[in-house]
Amino acid sequence: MTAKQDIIPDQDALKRAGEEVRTRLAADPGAYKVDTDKAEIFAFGDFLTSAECVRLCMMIDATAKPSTLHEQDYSSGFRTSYSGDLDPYDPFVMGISRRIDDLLGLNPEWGETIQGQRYLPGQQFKPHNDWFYTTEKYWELERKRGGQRSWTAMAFLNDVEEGGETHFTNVGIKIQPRPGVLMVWNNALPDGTPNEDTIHAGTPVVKGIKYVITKWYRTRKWR
Ligand SMILES: O=C(O)CCC(=O)C(=O)O
Ligand SMILES: [Fe+2]
Repeated sequence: MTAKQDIIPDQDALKRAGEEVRTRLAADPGAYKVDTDKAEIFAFGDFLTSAECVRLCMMIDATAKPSTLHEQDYSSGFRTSYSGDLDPYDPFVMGISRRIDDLLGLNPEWGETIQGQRYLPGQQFKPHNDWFYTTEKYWELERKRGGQRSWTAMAFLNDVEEGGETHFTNVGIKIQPRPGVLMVWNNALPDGTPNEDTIHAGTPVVKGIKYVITKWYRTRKWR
């Protein structure tokens, strides 16, 4: 061996999760694949009914607090939305969560608690990757509670009058919020290394309010 091989934490598990979901979605006629070679991004129309969307928005209103991040706090302006975990023992939330597990075919134990998020005009989530930087201090904790993130599932719950798109800045696509649409993407490349091109933002809401739910999957049992 000429060069020292870097160890990529959870690489094998990321590779396997990529393969499993890729195969499953290829056989799903409801999966629309975004046309790019840079990342595996899929959309599903009408994943949630309008009644489910309304109910989830109400739950978010009841639980949302200023969002936190590992690296920056709310006051830094990086993630200015309000967010909060939905009650994982609520039967309605459990049903939605299980549907996302089934759609992807991932082990339910790897899924984090669904998080709800609300953006008012001017609020945003600046460009970021959902996968963890394993050289950062927070990795010590994340490594022990499930490891690296594999897939992200995010559903839009309402129409936004202006702004609030999900912008994959390297891929060069902006997805406009539409109620009930579920977006799904692989945070890793097929070889199991984190994909830099999954960098994305929630662009500032200009007019209206934006509500989303997000579920992130780890490579091992979460918590
Ligand atoms: O709100 C969005 O469009 C993006 C949200 C997001 O990136 C996240 O929750 O990780
Ligand atoms: Fe994200």
